[in-house]
Amino acid sequence: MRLMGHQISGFSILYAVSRQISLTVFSVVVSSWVERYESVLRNRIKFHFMESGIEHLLRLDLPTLQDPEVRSKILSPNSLAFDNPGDAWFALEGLKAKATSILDLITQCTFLIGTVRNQRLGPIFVAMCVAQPFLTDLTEIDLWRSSYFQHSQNEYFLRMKALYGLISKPQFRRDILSDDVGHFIKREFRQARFNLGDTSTDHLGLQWKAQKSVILRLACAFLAELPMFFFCIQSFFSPKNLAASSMTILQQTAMSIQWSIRSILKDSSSISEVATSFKDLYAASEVENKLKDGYLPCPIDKGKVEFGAEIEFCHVSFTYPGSMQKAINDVSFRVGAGQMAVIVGVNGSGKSSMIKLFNRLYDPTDGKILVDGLPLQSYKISDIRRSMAILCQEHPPYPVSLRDNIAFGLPDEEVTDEDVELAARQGGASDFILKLQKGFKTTLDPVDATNCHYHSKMPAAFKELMEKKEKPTAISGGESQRLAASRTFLRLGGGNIRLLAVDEPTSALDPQAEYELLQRLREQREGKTVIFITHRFGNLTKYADTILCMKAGHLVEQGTHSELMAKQGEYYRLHEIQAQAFAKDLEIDADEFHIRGDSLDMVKQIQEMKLLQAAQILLPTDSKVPDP
Ligand SMILES: Nc1ncnc2c1ncn2[C@@H]1O[C@H](COP(=O)(O)OP(=O)(O)OP(=O)(O)O)[C@@H](O)[C@H]1O
Repeated sequence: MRLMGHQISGFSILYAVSRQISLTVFSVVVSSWVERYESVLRNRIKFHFMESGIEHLLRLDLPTLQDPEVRSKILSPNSLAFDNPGDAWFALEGLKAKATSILDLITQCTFLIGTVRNQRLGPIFVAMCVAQPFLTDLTEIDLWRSSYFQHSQNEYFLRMKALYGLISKPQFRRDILSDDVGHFIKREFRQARFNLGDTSTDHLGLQWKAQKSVILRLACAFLAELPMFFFCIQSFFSPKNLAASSMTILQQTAMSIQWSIRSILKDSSSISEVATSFKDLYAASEVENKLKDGYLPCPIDKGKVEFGAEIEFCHVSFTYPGSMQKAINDVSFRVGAGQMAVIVGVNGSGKSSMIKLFNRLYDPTDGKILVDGLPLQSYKISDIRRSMAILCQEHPPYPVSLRDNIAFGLPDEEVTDEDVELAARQGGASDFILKLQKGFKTTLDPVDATNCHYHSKMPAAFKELMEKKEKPTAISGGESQRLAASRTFLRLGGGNIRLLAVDEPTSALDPQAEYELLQRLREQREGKTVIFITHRFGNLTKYADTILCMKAGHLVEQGTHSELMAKQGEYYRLHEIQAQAFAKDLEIDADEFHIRGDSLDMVKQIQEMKLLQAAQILLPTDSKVPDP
């Protein structure tokens, strides 16, 4: 522009072009360097805070993590999402954005004041430029900065939402199809929509915006057009003072000022919020565990474990955090070192809850637990946990390879492939794992690290790559139990286990697999204290050193099988229900055997399964169960 008033020489053009090229090269080099450096910095910050987050989260015990106040403090979705830069980076970005906006604002104001300083209405013009974003901010609700609760009680809207949920969620699809209710849902949805009429279902922000008064809208609009009015008034009173180009400059500067102020007010969170985000990052490290750690080491050195742990409950009661009801109520018993105890009782009687107290997942609300005569709480928690193996009803497979799923049983040791394969055979998982294409290297639910974007149709090359991705592998409930059992066998093989607690790990196994698993677990005893929870009365209960019979959180009976049978109490009642059921089933099957000759094979199989279960009740410990 400045060249316009002068004669243009070839040299000036070359000079201008070369200056422009140098500036472009300089800015590209600088910005690519900054971007690369920013990416490195972002990664370092993100992973640093992730690592400390992982450390702090793993430190927290179960009752602490279940405390809603603690959860709301530390489990923000941002801090746990892997692909996201994390709160730390956002906090830094927030600070950076704010500092940049403030610097921009200072520069723009300095320029504007310099330009209009000598004008008659100059100061008023600057004041109104600054006022505009404040006025807009005051009249607009900023949902990012505000707390809000939008809730609808409109029955037709709720009905539409519920019906939409019904058809959009896969878990209902089977029932909708098999009950053929699709047409009914469609009709109901249309009816609810008709009844709803034109009632707004907009997001709160839009509803608020629609209510803004015309006067306020006018004031904001007028202030936004201020440079134009200012220019007109100035040209009217002193036409010589303003050049046409000044208006464009004023217009641009005023808009930039308004933009900077608005971004300071609105863009990122306020300084105190940024400070709070940083504080939140350390929230987990400040949370105190509800379970206090002990100081005594537990004798678990490899090779030195000769006897199992002696465990004693003294008037123990336990209520889950947030629950009103006692899961365990005034329970006292002792299981001697190396003994085998069996806990029986109806559903919800407190059996699994007792096991959760053994390794201090929770502490009793009342009473004391002693291990080898000393309070459980006096031992180091990590030592106690390393000295026990607990096999429960459900262990969801970890999202790592099947090999690692088993190897996690001995986290502190170098586990060889042979160790894993042996444990898999012992846990009954070997057969199903070896049938999988990738065997022990299979990951059941592989992590999807793909980020794919395309327009309208997926390119063929993308499809090919998608096909190559590892697909999830589904395993049955029984196979999942075998996998968990294999992990426990590996743990038992490590030589540090003094107490093995087994909580109905065979609920999804077939009778043959159940028998074999329990048999192998008993073989692994070697002086360890073993506590089984079971609903099945068989060899376990018959030959247990002691049986604890639970009912509604109370220990109602304790003794050996013959003592409790002689008592004719709760244990006898439960035993008789099962024994009679088997007797009845066998009679009925025998009848069917005669009546339905056409399905002979099937009836035979049912008979054999039942016989196998019956054999577990009747046969002595060392007897071999006949192959079905
Ligand atoms: N996490 C929990 N929070 C609150 N209450 C719980 C929790 N887990 C279990 N309970 C309650 O504690 C009581 C005892 O449950 P527990 O799981 O110990 O029974 P159980 O005898 O092992 O039952 P099952 O034979 O069905 O496994 C039940 O009333 C149950 O509802």
